[in-house]
Amino acid sequence: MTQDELKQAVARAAIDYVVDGEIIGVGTGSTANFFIDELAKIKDRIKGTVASSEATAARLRGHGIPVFDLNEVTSMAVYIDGADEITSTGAMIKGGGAALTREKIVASVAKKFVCIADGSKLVETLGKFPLPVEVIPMARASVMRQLAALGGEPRLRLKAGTQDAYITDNGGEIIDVVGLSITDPIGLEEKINQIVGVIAVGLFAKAGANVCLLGTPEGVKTLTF
Ligand SMILES: O=C(CO)[C@H](O)[C@H](O)COP(=O)(O)O
Repeated sequence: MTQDELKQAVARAAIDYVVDGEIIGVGTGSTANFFIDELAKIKDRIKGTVASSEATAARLRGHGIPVFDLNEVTSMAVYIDGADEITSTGAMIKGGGAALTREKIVASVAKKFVCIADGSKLVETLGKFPLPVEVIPMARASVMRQLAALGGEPRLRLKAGTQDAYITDNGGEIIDVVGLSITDPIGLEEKINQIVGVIAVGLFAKAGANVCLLGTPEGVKTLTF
């Protein structure tokens, strides 16, 4: 099976976690896109969605699925999203698609986080995938120095094919920290959150996934945390 077929399989399996008549939080990325396409088939069963990025909102609207502003929503049954890495305890690195801040915000409102990922994303220790940190642009250099002091090699994410900084939906910039071996994900998440100028870190450890649907050649495995 290809990686895309594994992503498609978990996206399909995630439909079982959609709660009828409720608002569903929707993540960002290629796996989330497969989920959106599946959600479109049952869109009449849900009240609507909250999107974790402008790209996701556009895809949802393209399918005729209602998208609510998070400020209009008081309860969300579930948040469904991919991950760049996930451990056997449900801690994740997210933000490869630069949507980490809104993903964290939307996930924080949902009752349950369902992670959908192909099997390559399951790791013993987080950190092989560069850890994304969203920052206020004027704090970039100062935050980079403090991230370097934590042991990684911070690199400013650039807009593809340019020397310009990548700018997020929030007007922030992304620093990718390479070369970390994250043995204490909750501790590192807390430390990075305390750096002035950081908007959010793509470590989802203190509040990780509740369920992971993992795509493997033997079928979709369900991990619960
Ligand atoms: O965190 C994310 C976007 O900010 C994505 O969930 C993560 O990058 C995984 O992406 P994909 O499903 O394309 O492998």
